[in-house]
Amino acid sequence: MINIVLFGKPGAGKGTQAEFLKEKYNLIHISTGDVFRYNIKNETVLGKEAKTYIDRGDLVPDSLTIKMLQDEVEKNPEVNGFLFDGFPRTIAQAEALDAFLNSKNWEVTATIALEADDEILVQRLLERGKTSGRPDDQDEEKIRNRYQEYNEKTAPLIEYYSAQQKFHAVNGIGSIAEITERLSDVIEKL
Ligand SMILES: Nc1ncnc2c1ncn2[C@@H]1O[C@H](COP(=O)(O)OP(=O)(O)O)[C@@H](O)[C@H]1O
Repeated sequence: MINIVLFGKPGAGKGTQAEFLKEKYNLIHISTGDVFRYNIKNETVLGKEAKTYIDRGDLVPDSLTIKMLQDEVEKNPEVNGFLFDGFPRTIAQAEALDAFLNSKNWEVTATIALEADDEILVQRLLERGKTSGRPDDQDEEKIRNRYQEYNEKTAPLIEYYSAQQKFHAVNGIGSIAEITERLSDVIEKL
């Protein structure tokens, strides 16, 4: 069992890299952002509740997000491991993830961060917003709000996982293939 948390600011390339890593290491990819967007599109109860937060660029409340994540894990009982993308994003979520995985005798194997400069990322998101149809990518105010949420609520996880000797960072600037290589180097040494 290998459980990887893919970590990084909005636009850092987590989703892009997850597509390659899940194939390469036979992992189940769980993107909380994708699950929320799927629920919004299908107008589920969860989707309606999450939409108000996501459209503003705020994080969705922990209780809702943690429950959803657990449901996604439970859908996949027989697996080689998980690739968590966009979760955890708060200390409370990280603690809930540890407790939940421990209850199954599993654990987070490593957290790997894709690092990139804020200004490059804001430009990437605005570019993505032209084609993605995501309202949270189309407005610079909302994008800046997502970075503020990241700095306040998500950045403390670096310390959280470093204290457990589980935090690794790779340079997130380069070609997609180069970055997959960097991530693979970390995974293969685990
Ligand atoms: N773990 C989470 N906790 C709270 N909200 C989340 C979480 N994951 C995703 N969201 C919500 O979904 C939005 C989009 O998520 P995602 O596609 O992962 O974004 P990004 O491209 O910003 O990394 C976030 O801005 C947030 O509102």
